[in-house]
Amino acid sequence: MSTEYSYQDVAEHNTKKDLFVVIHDKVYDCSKFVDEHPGGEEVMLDVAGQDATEAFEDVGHSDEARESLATLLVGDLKRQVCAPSTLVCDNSSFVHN
Ligand code: HEM
Repeated sequence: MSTEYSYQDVAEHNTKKDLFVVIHDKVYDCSKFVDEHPGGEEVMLDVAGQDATEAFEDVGHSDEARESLATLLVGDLKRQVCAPSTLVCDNSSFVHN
């Protein structure tokens, strides 16, 4: 079974040396990749510890980029189901009933 991370777990890895991102509900450890990123480290630091799906897809990354992404996979995002009435609900982990 693969490791599951909550969005809060991922959020703790938000520095250059310890950098996790979420892309399409998968968790990636990009700590070692930041320096190699052809798009620069700045954009990676912007999404450190966050959901980077939109940023990643907006750029239109190549298949090669998706392959390097696959090598950085560390686990799945554990989605939290919130009741519709729940006010304290992180958008990124909201699941519609
Ligand atoms: C997290 C995993 C990521 C991986 C594995 C990755 C990988 C790559 C690779 C291999 C390239 C070279 C071009 C290509 O093959 O498409 C690239 C370019 C680029 N990436 Fe990423 N990327 C990641 C995240 C991001 C994020 C979150 C952004 C945010 C905007 C971003 C922005 C860019 C930009 C702007 C370029 C173009 C650089 C240029 O051609 O001057 N990347 N990336």
